[in-house]
Amino acid sequence: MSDQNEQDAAKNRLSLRPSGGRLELGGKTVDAGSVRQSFSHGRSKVVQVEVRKKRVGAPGAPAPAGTGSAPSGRPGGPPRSGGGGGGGARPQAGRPLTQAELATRQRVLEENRRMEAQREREARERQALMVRSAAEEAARKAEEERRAAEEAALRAEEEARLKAEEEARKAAEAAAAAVAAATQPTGAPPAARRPGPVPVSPALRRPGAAPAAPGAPAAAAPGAAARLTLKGRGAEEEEERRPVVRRPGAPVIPAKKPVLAPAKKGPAGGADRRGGRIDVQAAIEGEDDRSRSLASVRRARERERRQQELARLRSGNERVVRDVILPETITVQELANRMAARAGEVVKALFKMGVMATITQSIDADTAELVVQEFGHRVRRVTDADVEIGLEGATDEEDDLFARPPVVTIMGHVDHGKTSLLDALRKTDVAAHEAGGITQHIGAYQVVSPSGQKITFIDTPGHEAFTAMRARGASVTDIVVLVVAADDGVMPQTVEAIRHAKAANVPIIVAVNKIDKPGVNPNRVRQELLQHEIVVESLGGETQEIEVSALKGTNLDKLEEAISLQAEVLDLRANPHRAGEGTVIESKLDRGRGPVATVLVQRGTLEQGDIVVAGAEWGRVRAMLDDKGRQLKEADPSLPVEILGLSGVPAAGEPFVAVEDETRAREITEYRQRKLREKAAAANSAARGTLDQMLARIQAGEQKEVAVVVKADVQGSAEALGVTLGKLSRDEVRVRVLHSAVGQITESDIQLAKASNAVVVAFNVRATTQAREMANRDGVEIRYYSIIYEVADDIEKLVRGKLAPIQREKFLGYAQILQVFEVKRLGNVAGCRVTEGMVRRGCGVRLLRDGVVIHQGELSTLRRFKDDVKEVTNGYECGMSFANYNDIRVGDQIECYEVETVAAV
Ligand SMILES: Nc1nc2c(ncn2[C@@H]2O[C@H](COP(=O)(O)OP(=O)(O)OP(=O)(O)O)[C@@H](O)[C@H]2O)c(=O)[nH]1
Repeated sequence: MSDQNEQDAAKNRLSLRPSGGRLELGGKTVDAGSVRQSFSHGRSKVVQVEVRKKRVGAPGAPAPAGTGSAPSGRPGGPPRSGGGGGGGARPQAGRPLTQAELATRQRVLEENRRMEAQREREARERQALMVRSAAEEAARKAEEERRAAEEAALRAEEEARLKAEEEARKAAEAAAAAVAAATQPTGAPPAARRPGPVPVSPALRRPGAAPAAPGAPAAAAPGAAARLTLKGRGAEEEEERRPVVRRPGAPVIPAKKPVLAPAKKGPAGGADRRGGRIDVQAAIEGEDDRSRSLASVRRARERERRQQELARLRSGNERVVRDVILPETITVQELANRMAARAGEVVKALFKMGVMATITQSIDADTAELVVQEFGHRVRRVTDADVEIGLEGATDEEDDLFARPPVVTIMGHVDHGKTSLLDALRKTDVAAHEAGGITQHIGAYQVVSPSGQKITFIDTPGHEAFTAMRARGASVTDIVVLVVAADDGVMPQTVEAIRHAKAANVPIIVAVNKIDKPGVNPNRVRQELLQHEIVVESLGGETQEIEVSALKGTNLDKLEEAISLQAEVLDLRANPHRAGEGTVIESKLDRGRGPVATVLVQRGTLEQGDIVVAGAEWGRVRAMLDDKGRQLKEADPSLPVEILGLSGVPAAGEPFVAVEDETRAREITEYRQRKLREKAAAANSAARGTLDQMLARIQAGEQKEVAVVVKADVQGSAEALGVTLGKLSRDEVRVRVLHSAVGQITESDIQLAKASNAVVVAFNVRATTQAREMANRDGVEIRYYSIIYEVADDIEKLVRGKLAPIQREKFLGYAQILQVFEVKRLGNVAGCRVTEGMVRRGCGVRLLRDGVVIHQGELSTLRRFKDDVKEVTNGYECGMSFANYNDIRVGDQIECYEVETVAAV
């Protein structure tokens, strides 16, 4: 538009100048400028002001806008274009405007009017916008203030509620009492009238809480109270009202005669509100307030909770550093639990470390440790073995120790009279019932000597197969009675017994037995013992020796005296006032009674009902029996007892201990069983090696084995069989006991034997019907025994039968190389003469040069006159070539031999 004006002005100027040459504005105007006008409704405009010398514009005129004769537009019109540059040309006075000029002028004026109108409209809109935004800003501020107030109030309320909960409960009780008293016509309860903030009783806040008496304003109509907002109340008052509001469902009790009066500000306001003083307007407004505050309260609560959570998480000080116990393996879920973290976070952490693991997957302790450190916790590594920590109990104080009977083990060579001696000592006869006439398992008994001295005897069998058990017997015993038959003297097992006793640092008492036999010489025994560093008292040594006769019962009292004396010297003491513990002497699976273990209490007192852990088994002691079959309620130190109630058959020699509860017992036995399984698996895999290795060994005939599954009546026998069979192993053939256990032969035993091509050794046990049928079907051999050396003999035969045959070399003859021919197809061929014996095709050959073997191999061809022959005898000539060997020379000698296999003896 301004361009248009300028153009018009320029046109005028150009049109005027040629006509008159008079510059009207340029000549008359002495001053010019612009003035901004402001109007009351916010509109403003800028006008051009021209001051002329000769004509003075009417005072107050908006602006001189031209001459009276010339239509210069309405006052206050837009400045002319180019006015700042010395004014524009005006049409000459007196000359009527042309039609074109008029039209232009009209158009310009129209334009100006339109623009003016638009500017005015814009200004109005701007003004309105400003007004509106100011209002909005004010509203927003108000809202923020309100929210801040609400939050502050909420916080205050929460704190107050937590702190005053106890107090409030008491106050509620008091209020209830007061309300009960205030149900008179006057009605207003003291609690409602009491000035100052009254803690809101939880009973009143809690939905469904028992309402106070009708008319009690404190409890009066929470719903109604919610709707009746006191006008002009502050944030605090509103807060007090809010808890009531947000607990819908509380019993609504209409207030009696609510007083419609404006509420007072101040602390009493809350009390007044509860008192039921409300006004109608507030009640009406309260509708909106209630619904709004419900939502806002919730929002505020949520916001606050989030902020607190964020603050807790962000602040390093409040971070909880935990001690995370890490076992050898742990599942991801369990690890997360121990760190109180989300399992997903743990999975994520593992993922970052390059470990893909699901929640249920187990990770090793090293990986888990990295995760724990990542989460900023402390690691405490534990091993499975830690479950046994503290099992052994505290060391006894000197004052707690009391004298205990000695535990004696009778040792000696086979048939020197151990059992007979024990029998004589305890006036019983076990030997008669023993299969094969030897003791098959350890028994333990306690006898009371004529002098009243208690002595516990452990009967260790004499056969060498029981060496292992004897060694164990020595470790639990205090004194060893070494039985040496006067007629037989010191025998190998006597020497072995001495070694075991010495190794266990247990004193020996020598019982020279069978002195009743005619012509025996006990002194010979004494002399023989000297060779084994046993110097008896009669020869000036320290070892007591008693000449006894188990058969006749001679000097048994002296033997007991000697034992008592030795016990005194040893000063044997134990603390009976603690949980019982000791060692399993023997165990078996009894058909009627289940697992039965003979245990020797070594410390403390074992009581019936105790929960015991024995080796890898545990159980509650259901019953306790002594060696005479009598039921006992408790067993003191050094007393051997049979215990019933174990979950399984513990291994002989395992320690047992009474523990505090089942959980502990389970924990320990689970760990021990796991260890046993691992050990067995390791032993198996070690024995097997890799499949390739095993195959290679078998193919090379390096190793063969006799696999055996042992089932025995008692643990001791099973163990003894293991030892016996182990000794039968030879370099080339090994005896491998795949499984050794107590009890009947079951199908699983047969399966095991079948899988390993093993033989089942049944010692005093029988197979179940199913197992027997299965064995017949699958061709598994079950061998039944009741005497241990029969087992040994049989297995030894089996071992011999499987021994690799011996390769024996048989000399055939010698041949002398007379000539060497080079044959294309065969390589070098030796023309020889047989000088000794014979040469046979396919036999083994050795090439001897100057009496030294330079090659050993096989003969590939044997010919006579181009014909292949089977053999060539002494004196004849023949052609011979070696397999894969060509370095033969004239003068070399060929030794021929054959390898024959003979059965091992
Ligand atoms: N004359 C005589 N014979 C005895 C005496 N003591 C044992 N015997 C006999 O010796 C044999 C072996 O006695 P056992 O008590 O079975 O010997 P053991 O040492 O227990 O034998 P194992 O259990 O096989 O180790 C039996 O025939 C007894 O009768 C004794 O004092 N005098």
